[in-house]
Amino acid sequence: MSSADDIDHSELVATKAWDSSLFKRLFRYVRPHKPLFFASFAVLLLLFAGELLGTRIWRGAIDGPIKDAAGQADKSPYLSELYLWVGGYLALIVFTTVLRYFETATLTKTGQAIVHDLRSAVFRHIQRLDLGFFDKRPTGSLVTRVTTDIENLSEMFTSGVIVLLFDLIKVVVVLAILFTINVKLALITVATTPILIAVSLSFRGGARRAHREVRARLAKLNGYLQEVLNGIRVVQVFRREERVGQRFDEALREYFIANKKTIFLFALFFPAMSFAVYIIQGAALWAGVRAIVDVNLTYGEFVQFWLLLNMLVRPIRELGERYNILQSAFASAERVFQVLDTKPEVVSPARPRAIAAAGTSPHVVFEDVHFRYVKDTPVLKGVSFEIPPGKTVAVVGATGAGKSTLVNLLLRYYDVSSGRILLDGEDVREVDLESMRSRFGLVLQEDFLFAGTVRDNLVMEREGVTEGSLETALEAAQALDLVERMDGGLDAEVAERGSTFSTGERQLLAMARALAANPDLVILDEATAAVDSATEHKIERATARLLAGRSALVIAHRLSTIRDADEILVMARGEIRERGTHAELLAQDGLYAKLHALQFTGAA
Ligand SMILES: Nc1ncnc2c1ncn2[C@@H]1O[C@H](COP(=O)(O)OP(=O)(O)OP(=O)(O)O)[C@@H](O)[C@H]1O
Repeated sequence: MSSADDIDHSELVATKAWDSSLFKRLFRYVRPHKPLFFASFAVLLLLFAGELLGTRIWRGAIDGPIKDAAGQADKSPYLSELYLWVGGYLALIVFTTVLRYFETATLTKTGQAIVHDLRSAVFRHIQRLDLGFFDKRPTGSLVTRVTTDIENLSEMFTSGVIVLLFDLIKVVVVLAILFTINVKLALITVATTPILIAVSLSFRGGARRAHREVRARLAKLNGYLQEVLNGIRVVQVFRREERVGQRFDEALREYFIANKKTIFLFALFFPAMSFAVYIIQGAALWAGVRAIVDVNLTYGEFVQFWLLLNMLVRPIRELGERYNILQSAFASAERVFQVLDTKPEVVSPARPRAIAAAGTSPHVVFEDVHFRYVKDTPVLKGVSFEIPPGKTVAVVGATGAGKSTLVNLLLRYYDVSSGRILLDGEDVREVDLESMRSRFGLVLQEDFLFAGTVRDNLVMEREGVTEGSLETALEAAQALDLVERMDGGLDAEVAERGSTFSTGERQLLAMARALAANPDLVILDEATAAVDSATEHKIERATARLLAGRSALVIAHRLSTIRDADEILVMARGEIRERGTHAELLAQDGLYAKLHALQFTGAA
């Protein structure tokens, strides 16, 4: 987020006015809620019928009594007729008021039910996408897709499609009735409505552009906010608050300016709209009064005409707005489907090859592995090594050498660009992803703890993790006293991202989490953070228990782990430069000896 104009242009998807393939696809989400969808339609239909009936009652209530009273000395017959009309009108009002409740309730419910399904589908899909996808997408933009974009779609179903369709029906029916009342009056009215249609539709284009810009600026604002909140420690320690605040203000200002454009448009639009409506009403008044004087129209007919006219004007007035809702919903639908259409590249094969059942330490082989995250930037350049069953291979090397990448590939977060990784002789791309990963125990430097209880974080809903295995794991990971010290023990609440634990504690808990499922292969990225010597000893003992008898790939930073490893790989710039045991490598007096001297002589 640096320059003022670096908005994500994938946010600015332009769409057609009406995209039937998109609509068909959206309609698939309506299908399970069809009864609700049609109920909304039925309610709207009833309301419309009620409104029409209302105008007819007004006409009858005026013309009937006037006719009855004409030339009569006794006024009582016209009075009783008036009571009848007004009574009927009151009943109608009660009926439509109740319907109005159902109108909002069913329409909103329909929209929300559809949105619920769609949101759940999108979230499930995003979770299954591979890391390559997330590398390319800012989290903020994904959050916007799951929240705002899908909310827009809900509006499409509630105030968009159903209402628009209904408005069309309304216009046709009302126009037809207007012609039955008085053709001349109806013709004059119809002649003046194009002004209103023109104003309504001209607003459409400007509003759409302004609206799209508001959304893009909002996505940028969200992205920046998310980034800052995630990196709040860095912000604070580097005293970046002022600068970050300024950048946020900049993004906020852009958002404000974009919003101002829409405000300006609306400010202009509404008076223009009223002007067009007054013209129509004025024309109707002029022609109507003349028709009454010419005895071509009764007072009651004129009032009914007037009421119907307002019923006609409303949908036309809202035409532009409805059109915009549809447009913005289509744009949102496109963005949402973009995500849904992204297929995960790292998937299980259709016919996975069988691997040994859980309970045996696997044999891992990296065979001339090449890898790049982005085109033309090789990160691994022909890496070959093996982890025999039950053995520990430690990887050391300068930062950026490609150590974590080895882990990413073994876990199949990404697939190799060329070469192979074999698990018990089978290419990892040929075996079932889930059953393979379920045999792995992973401990990361800054392992992720979710909000919830300590127990939830350790069990992670894995089958086979029992109270008993949890206790053993905690003990082996030297984390038992840590948990016992906590208020509530295993049921203590973990703050979001486990931010209340120290790095050492988090690593011990992560080890317990890995141990609890008794993994066959351990992948350990040792924490580099300096810890006090008591914790250091705990971590050493926990590491020893974690690795004992298991195949293991360790990105090693601790001398104890490195010394005990069966083989050490020294990596530099994506290649293995040296390999051997601790003693062998020291004797070589090469890169490892230098690294060792630099890192450990003081500590050893
Ligand atoms: N998701 C990614 N997209 C693009 N490049 C990446 C990605 N992850 C890592 N890299 C690049 O790949 C190279 C190797 O990174 P890797 O994380 O494997 O190094 P490392 O040896 O584990 O370093 P460290 O000890 O600092 O963790 C680095 O140059 C890094 O910039």
